[in-house]
Amino acid sequence: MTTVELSGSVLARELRAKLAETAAALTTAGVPPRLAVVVATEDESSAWYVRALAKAAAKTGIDCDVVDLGATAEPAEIRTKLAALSADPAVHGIILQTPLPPDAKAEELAASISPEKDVDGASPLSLGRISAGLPAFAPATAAAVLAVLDYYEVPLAGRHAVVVGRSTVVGKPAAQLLLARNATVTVCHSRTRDLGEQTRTADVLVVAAGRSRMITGEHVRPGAVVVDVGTNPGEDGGLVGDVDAESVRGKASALTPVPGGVGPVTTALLLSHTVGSASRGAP
Ligand SMILES: Nc1nc(=O)c2c([nH]1)NC[C@@H]1CN(c3ccc(C(=O)N[C@@H](CCC(=O)O)C(=O)O)cc3)C=[N+]21
Repeated sequence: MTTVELSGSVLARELRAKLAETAAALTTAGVPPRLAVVVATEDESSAWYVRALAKAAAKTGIDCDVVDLGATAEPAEIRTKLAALSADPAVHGIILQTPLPPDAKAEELAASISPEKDVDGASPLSLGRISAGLPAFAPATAAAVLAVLDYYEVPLAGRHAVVVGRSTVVGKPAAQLLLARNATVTVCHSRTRDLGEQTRTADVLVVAAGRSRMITGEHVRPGAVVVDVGTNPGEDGGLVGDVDAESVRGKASALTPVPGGVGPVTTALLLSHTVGSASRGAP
């Protein structure tokens, strides 16, 4: 079977072009869209994402403030900053980068992000609204998974979607979004007994476990659509997915590449949410 590559870069480019127009119109109307990125980590993957966001924002005509509190920031300091940004009328989107210092809990701190500015769907309110099928910004990475599947017209209703990974930023919200689209959803994680037995039943396999090349051809049912959310640092400084593309190629009907898959769409959607917040004030 030939495996089609589901490029995210193509979709991201389209999204950014549309965004640039809306951002320009908002700026003309006196509401320049502004994103605030709060950082309290020296994590390399986070640093890369922050640079990518700042660069894409600049190209799209969105203001981007990086607020670096340092890797030793106290939870109280982070909370105060999030509250101040929430109260600032010039700021339309707020993202709190993960990971965080050991004594800070992202899910707890995100409660200090005003829901209408919660463009990465991190607050318990946003996550609850998504679970309830109410409008809210979904975490950008989870939203990107659905955006790629929709762009390539992968049917979801009645299909079996298996999500590997249960993080608050990706696995759990992705499962909720798939469920809202009438997929039958199974969520697997580190304590799942026989992972292959589960993943081989997937029509759509979404992998967001954060472990390099953990999914191989053996885990994949012939013809399945595989979405690789992993962006792990490789030995040679490159980027490695959670899926072993070489061994899955020829077996899956379609696969998102890393790099150039879900990642660029994540960045574009985060900016899209920010522009949405600037134009409506709420999701
Ligand atoms: N609150 C929060 N939300 C996040 O969404 C979040 C976060 N914290 N912390 C850090 C990770 C990392 N992350 C990436 C997003 C896009 C690419 C991406 O676009 N990567 C490029 C390639 C990069 C390269 O070539 O080095 C690609 O996949 O094509 C990577 C990593 C979001 N994260």
